[in-house]
Amino acid sequence: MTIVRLASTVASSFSLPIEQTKEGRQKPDGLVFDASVLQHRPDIPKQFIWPYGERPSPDVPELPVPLIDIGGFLSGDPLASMEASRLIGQACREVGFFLVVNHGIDEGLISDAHRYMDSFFGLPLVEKQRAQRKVGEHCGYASSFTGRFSSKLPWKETLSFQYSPETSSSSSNNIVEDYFTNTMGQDFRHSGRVYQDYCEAMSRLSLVIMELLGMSLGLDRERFRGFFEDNESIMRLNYYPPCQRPDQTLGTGPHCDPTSLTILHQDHVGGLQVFVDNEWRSVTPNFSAFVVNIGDTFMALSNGIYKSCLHRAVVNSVRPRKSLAFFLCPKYDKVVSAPSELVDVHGRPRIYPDFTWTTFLEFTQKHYRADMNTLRAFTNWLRQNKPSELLPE
Ligand SMILES: C=C1C[C@]23C[C@H]1CC[C@H]2[C@]1(C)CCC[C@@](C)(C(=O)O)[C@H]1[C@@H]3C(=O)O
Ligand SMILES: O=C(O)CCC(=O)C(=O)O
Ligand SMILES: [Fe+2]
Repeated sequence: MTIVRLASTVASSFSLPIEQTKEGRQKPDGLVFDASVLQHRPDIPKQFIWPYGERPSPDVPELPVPLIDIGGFLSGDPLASMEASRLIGQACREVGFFLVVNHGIDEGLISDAHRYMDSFFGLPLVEKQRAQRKVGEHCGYASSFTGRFSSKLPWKETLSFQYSPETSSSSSNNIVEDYFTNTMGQDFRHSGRVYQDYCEAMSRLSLVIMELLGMSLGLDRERFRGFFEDNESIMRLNYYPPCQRPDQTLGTGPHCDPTSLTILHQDHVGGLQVFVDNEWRSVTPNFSAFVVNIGDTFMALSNGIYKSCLHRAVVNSVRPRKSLAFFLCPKYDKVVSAPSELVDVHGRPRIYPDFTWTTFLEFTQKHYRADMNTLRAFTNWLRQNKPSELLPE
């Protein structure tokens, strides 16, 4: 990615101190990185170089991620359902990550979703910028997050958009298809349809997983499913261009997802790493499996019984890598509060204050770069900035 100044940015912008917002975040200065050009340079811009202690190690051992076959549960087999619920509970207590197979999602749809990523991210930068993410918003196209952070920039481009299931049986919504045609034009109607179908499949799968998670915590299978039935989720396409210094940068920095549940599909290239037992472990690609992990919001919903898990993505110098991440999120104004059955059992008090996803998402987009402490930082921020939202502890 070379540094291409937009016409509106004066040449001196580099020499000026990067203006910071009161939260210490870089104000957008019009800098844009273009992946299609930088790869011909021998080095990478300093903003992408991560501190020595945070750089990827050359070869990390593979993580034997628990593999959950949900075929029996989907066909209503009671014994298979109990086994799937037990295995998911064990995985969430031990790692916070698991693989789901026999999920029933058409492999052709998954392949189309990958293929249309190649089409979109292969466009000239100026075309992709028609979907440019606006400051403070989480949807749109972002190239290396230059407008958000001033250092430790992730080596990736992303396209993120909203998804919510149709509101009633009479009306089917085309929220994703409309996003693509409104943002990129009629030529993108078919790819918008593919991502609309993909998000609908992801939403259905996430509700199935929510049933299993509820059962694994001794709750009725409808408890969490009902909470997320009218989800307002985020679909994110991650595109990691090849990097000539893959040892100096990261595709996505270490973090726990602030969302509730992530259903990720990575391509054949590999690069997802999970921090388990104090070391980074790689998650080997498996095209017929989805990688599922608990996020911070579900950690709060489970009253900390299940933990959101630290993970990151590394890049390579040979080929691009792609991943599709569906982030399940509750309807914005719903209050996230652990069910009473999970409070004060085994001496476990209510750990987190009640909050809404609207407020937590705003925190990650405007005030804090999500990392491994996002939920704790958010709780502190709530106390200082939104005391009225805090119910008495
Ligand atoms: C709510 C979200 C914020 C991020 C996208 C979703 C869930 C994961 C978050 C993120 C990927 C965690 C690492 C840092 C981040 C800035 C990124 O690298 O993209 C995060 C996303 C974001 O804030 O855009
Ligand atoms: O690309 C990957 O494998 C991980 C991406 C990720 O963790 C995220 O987008 O939250
Ligand atoms: Fe993540």
